[in-house]
Amino acid sequence: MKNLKIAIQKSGRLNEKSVQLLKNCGLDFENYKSSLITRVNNFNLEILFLRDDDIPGYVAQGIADLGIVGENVIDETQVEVSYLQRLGFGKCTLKIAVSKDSNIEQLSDLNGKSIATSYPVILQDFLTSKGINANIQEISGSVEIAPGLGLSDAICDIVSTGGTLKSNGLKPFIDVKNSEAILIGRNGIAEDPTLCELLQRVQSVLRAKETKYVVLNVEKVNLPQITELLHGVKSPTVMPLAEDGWVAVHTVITEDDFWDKINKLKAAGAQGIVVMPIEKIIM
Ligand SMILES: Nc1ncnc2c1ncn2[C@@H]1O[C@H](COP(=O)(O)OP(=O)(O)OP(=O)(O)O)[C@@H](O)[C@H]1O
Ligand SMILES: O=P(O)(O)OC[C@H]1O[C@H](OP(=O)(O)OP(=O)(O)O)[C@H](O)[C@@H]1O
Ligand SMILES: [Mg+2]
Repeated sequence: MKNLKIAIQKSGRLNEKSVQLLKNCGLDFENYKSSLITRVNNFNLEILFLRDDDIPGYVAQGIADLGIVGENVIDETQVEVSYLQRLGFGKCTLKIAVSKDSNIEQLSDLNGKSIATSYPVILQDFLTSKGINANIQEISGSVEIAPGLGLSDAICDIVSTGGTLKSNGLKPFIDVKNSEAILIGRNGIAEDPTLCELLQRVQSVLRAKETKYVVLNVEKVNLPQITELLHGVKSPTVMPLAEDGWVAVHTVITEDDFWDKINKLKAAGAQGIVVMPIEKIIM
């Protein structure tokens, strides 16, 4: 069978998590050192290590079958690719930001102003949709420096913690687009059996990340309340403890209602609660 090719970022914000995701899927390969292409030893897959900006284009042209890249880069490149799976990492927001003492206070104040960005396509779409006529200054990086140097009145760049904005005397003004890493595929890849196998592995890893394995002890008399609280789960496993009248309950809960559930379980008499990470969940 022919190997599929997946393009991931060579180095940068998405590299480590992309590599980790593929490794968690049970794939055995060497991370990027100097060779820009590597074979996975135990799966029909080759990994290409690329600049992230080039990944959507490689996939759209079918040179790579798959890619892992930020949604912001996909939108900016404006090529046709299929979204196969949102990956939950590389989360950030493309924002317009202004100097902390700027008098730009509402969207219409951007009319006639200049905005520095590495995302001219996304920014122009946004401004057009809001009926704003601003002058876009395209620069390739260190965008946050522009207003301080007098190059622009505002910037549009990626924000995560907001630390870079703050240390450059800027404040967020408006959100343009949320983004996260996405597994993308070329046209016609969706039915490929190797992709289906890989996607199943990826989804089992993502599902497991969202959930915790919980074991707790409870007196048998309190068991109905505990199982009621765990109603989202198909059927918790209940096992007798050596001590008479006590049982251990094993179950899986999502990260989202983790703390909420834990406190209610404690209030219902649960003791010795142990919470463990899960590696994979196969449905
Ligand atoms: N501060 C951040 N927090 C979270 N995700 C981010 C952050 N900055 C960028 N990202 C996401 O990670 C992607 C890669 O960011 P990075 O800064 O490594 O890009 P780059 O410098 O263009 O890399 P390359 O050398 O591959 O072109 C971005 O396109 C975005 O989706
Ligand atoms: O809100 P924060 O958490 O401070 O993150 C935002 C910064 O992160 C990204 O740059 P990065 O550090 O990846 O460097 P780069 O400009 O070389 O891509 C982005 O371009 C911002 O500058
Ligand atoms: Mg890049």
